[in-house]
Amino acid sequence: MIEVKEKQFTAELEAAIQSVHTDQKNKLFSYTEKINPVNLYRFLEKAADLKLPRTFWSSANEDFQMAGAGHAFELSAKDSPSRYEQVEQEWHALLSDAVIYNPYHVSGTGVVALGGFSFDPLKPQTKLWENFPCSHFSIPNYILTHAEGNYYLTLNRFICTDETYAGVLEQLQDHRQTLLNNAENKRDGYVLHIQRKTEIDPEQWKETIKKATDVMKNTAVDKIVLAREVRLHFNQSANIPDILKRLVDTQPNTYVFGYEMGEDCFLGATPERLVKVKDDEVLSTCLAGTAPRGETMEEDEQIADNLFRDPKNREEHDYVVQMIRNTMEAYCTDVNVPSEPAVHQYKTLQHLYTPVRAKLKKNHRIFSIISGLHPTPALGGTPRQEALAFIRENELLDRGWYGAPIGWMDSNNHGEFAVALRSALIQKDEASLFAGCGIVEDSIPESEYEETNIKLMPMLSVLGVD
Ligand SMILES: C=C(O[C@@H]1C=C(C(=O)O)C=C[C@H]1O)C(=O)O
Ligand SMILES: [Mg+2]
Repeated sequence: MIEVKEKQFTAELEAAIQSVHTDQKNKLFSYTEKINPVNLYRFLEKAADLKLPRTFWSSANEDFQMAGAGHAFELSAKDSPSRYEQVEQEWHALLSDAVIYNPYHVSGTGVVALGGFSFDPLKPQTKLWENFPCSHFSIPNYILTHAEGNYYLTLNRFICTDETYAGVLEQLQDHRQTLLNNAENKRDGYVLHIQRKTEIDPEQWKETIKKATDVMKNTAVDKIVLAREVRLHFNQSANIPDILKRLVDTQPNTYVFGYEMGEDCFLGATPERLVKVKDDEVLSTCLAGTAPRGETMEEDEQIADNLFRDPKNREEHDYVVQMIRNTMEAYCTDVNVPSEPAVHQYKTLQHLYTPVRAKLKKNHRIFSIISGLHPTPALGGTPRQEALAFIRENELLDRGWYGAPIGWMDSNNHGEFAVALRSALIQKDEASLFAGCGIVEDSIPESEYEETNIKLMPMLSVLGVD
């Protein structure tokens, strides 16, 4: 830190400590500075050296990334029916006492909470997801934000009444120096490859699809999303920053996320935005309906055209559009939804895509919209309760955080959440991958199985399969 900045920092910290002592109340201290460029993945490597849990977010279509280290404060609702409200209340309580120095007005700097939810808190949790509660948010101790070509470092420290200025300062300065060091960590001979790949009961999964289509033929249920799991064993422990970097480098137009809890890390590259809020502007996305990419440009266009016209895929998509439109109308005005989807292309597949724009009504925030939207028929089904009941009873899987909202929000009420798809739960030298499909009455089990294979490809390719 150059000297003027250093003085500013120590003065702000001293004032914060003073305020904690005077009020006899623990408070969050947050300090943001602009810094020279730092490699985000090296920052994450250094965080591991310091034994700080890591968080990561990279936006699909903006020059915006955040890497987090440590949990300065954790928001975690225990009680599932009111988990959104609980997290939001804890968040506002934390902010109301926080001592914040941030002259930049850049989204994703300052007090930022990154985190997510489980897909279905009513489904019993298995050992697989034991480190991930039904909701968890972290205000990282250190956030490296890369926004529009600039780099910022935010230090967040929850200061307790018994702490001294000298003690806090020393720790912050030590960590800062290590995290920003920017030298490459030596990883001699690190080449990850998959030694064993186990698909969890694909035949049974196809049976479940058959059962779902039978239910749809005989009841008012129109769509049920069913997912399956693939378990991998590697030759060695997977390196998290390396996987995140490969996802960012190879999966354009996706949100790349990483969230570490204990020894586990849930990460992925998802094409699906759930909701973005910036001031009163709200964006959501309807994404459902899938086809592979073509080998040539002509073939690619032909496949896109067929996807656009295919009644089965259009049906899958339309349930999502109807539901998102209705939900947005409850929380927003000026809801704008194009009358037809577009086809969006990704590395290994194409999706039907309908963007939704709206204006947020007063007194609503991002969490109210999330609670209304999740799960959309892109991950649950239609009608929601019947589809969820079917999934709960028949799916051979604890989805954990797969298929659920994951994202961030800051103290200016800006934030963005994606749906955690195309993801993996990495557990040292093992991983579970997840992929699902929207099942409608006309679904053919074998074709849906093929569809999950193309959804699994991006993650498999960065984990060591060509
Ligand atoms: C369930 C997943 O994706 C969802 C299902 C889709 C489909 O069936 O066409 C497409 C996008 C998502 O709505 C997944 O990727 O695991
Ligand atoms: Mg589909």
